[in-house]
Amino acid sequence: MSLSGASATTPLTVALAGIVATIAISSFKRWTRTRKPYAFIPGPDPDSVAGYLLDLHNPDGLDWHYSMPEKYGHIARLKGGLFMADALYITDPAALNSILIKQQNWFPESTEFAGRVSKLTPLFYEVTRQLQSKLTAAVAGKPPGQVVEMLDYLTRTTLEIVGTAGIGHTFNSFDDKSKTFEEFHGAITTTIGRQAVPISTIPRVVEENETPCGCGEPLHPSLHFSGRRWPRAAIYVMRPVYLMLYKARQKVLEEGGSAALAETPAGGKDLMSSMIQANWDADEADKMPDDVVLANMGSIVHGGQETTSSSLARFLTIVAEDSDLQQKLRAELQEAKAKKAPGEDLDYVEIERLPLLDAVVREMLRVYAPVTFVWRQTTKDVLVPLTYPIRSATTGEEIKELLIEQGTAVYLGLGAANRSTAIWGPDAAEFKPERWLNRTQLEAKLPGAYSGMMTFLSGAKVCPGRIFAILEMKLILSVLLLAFSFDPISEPIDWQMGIAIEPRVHGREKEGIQVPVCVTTLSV
Ligand code: HEM
Repeated sequence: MSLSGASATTPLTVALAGIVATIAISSFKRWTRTRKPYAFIPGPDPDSVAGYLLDLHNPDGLDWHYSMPEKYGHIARLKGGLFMADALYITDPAALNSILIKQQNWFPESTEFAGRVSKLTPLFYEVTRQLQSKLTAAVAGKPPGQVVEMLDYLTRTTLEIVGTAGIGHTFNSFDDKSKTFEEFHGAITTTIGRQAVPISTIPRVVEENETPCGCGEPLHPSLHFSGRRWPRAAIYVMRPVYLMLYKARQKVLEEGGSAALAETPAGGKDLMSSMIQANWDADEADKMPDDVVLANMGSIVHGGQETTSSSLARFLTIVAEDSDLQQKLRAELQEAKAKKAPGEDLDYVEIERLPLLDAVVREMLRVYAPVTFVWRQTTKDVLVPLTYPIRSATTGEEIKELLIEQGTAVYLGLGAANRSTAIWGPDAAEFKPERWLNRTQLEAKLPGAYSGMMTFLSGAKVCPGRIFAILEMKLILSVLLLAFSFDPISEPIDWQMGIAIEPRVHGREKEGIQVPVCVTTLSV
């Protein structure tokens, strides 16, 4: 029955199937056209059907990022795979300027704080002296060139600095048994370590979820962000600390007014106390809501810790490899110190004005930007101009303006833009501090807030901690270079992409992130 029925309806079935197929093909074509609006833009073929995401976040993918402008131009199409829309990878100066500055309202993100960085110099020194004595003790009585895992020391230093000078809180980071350091650092790294989440989204997640500290509703049982489950420990550990600090500052202000902040840890000079004080003094209409202040605390700690320790570790490997550069930097510092009274530290302006140290830090931040890329999503169709026109892969036409459609994910390649040969010249990927010593030759093409590089971004979302970070790094490096000399270990260090780029010893990757360096104390 079914066989004869089937055979009787065959022509009809075939006709119907033909109609359905035609409709399906034409809808599929329309769907692909609308879903793939950037098909004319050259870009890499993804390694998997999942599309570009695995390549974009691949820890071993630094070269994938850095080679993007050279291989595909300054706007590249990122193919979305089976179920995902295409995205764009952008390193074009005019497009970056448009996205980050001119039309930033349509590429949202935000939270901000203002710093009074020069006043923080004594706090930076206080913490850095602790680092110096710990390191001195670690190599004391041992032969010169003692191998020391420096990343751990630098991590402790940067967390302690961002704690004291950023939010007025000590993690007792130099105490090897400090539970608060272990817990908090663990929480930071589990939150951002491998999860490739934009830095500034974390505090919002922290903020949106209460903790069982007696100050709000219990933590949401299934905390998700971007399809990932957030480690609950991170939220449990961080949130109570921020809330406790905030409430303590408010209590001080309520009981003793602004002047009483001087009695709080860090003498009330930390960025957060300044912000809470400014908020306290502001007219009611201008006050920041509590949750914004709290979110800013999270941003400061997250934004300021791994980025800075990763950069400092990079610096040490550079000077360890290049003894000539190391000696020149030391000589510059010794000359500046010789002008000071014995035991007196270089101040903010003096540290800022050391030309070679400045050039090395700038070049390091350009070539080895700790944040490889940031992510944005358009909230409406936006037309962006291009410095380097795209040659359409389909028509060969030259495209000088690109329509980025609403909802498109755009990835701004900070590290790649910093190494584009079109922008920086044929030696763009080389570490050459001298390019900053003769600054008149450098014409800023990128809209980056710091020396025309994208390392700290620009526009409303520029890193508010950049001056803090640069002073912090220069100060730590100046103290270290005057007290110790550094030599490389025999194995090379490999760098992989995390939220900040992460070092591992070649062949010893299983030991985890580390930067062992041979350290010798210098006789003063
Ligand atoms: C070498 C060191 C640093 C680098 C390369 C760096 C880079 C960046 C970048 C690229 C962003 C933008 C992220 C995005 O929009 O998704 C950012 C945001 C931020 N950074 Fe930094 N940063 C550094 C150090 C610091 C320090 C020391 C602090 C604090 C004292 C800090 C505080 C922040 C904050 C609060 C944000 C979030 C701003 C917002 O959400 O609007 N950063 N940083």
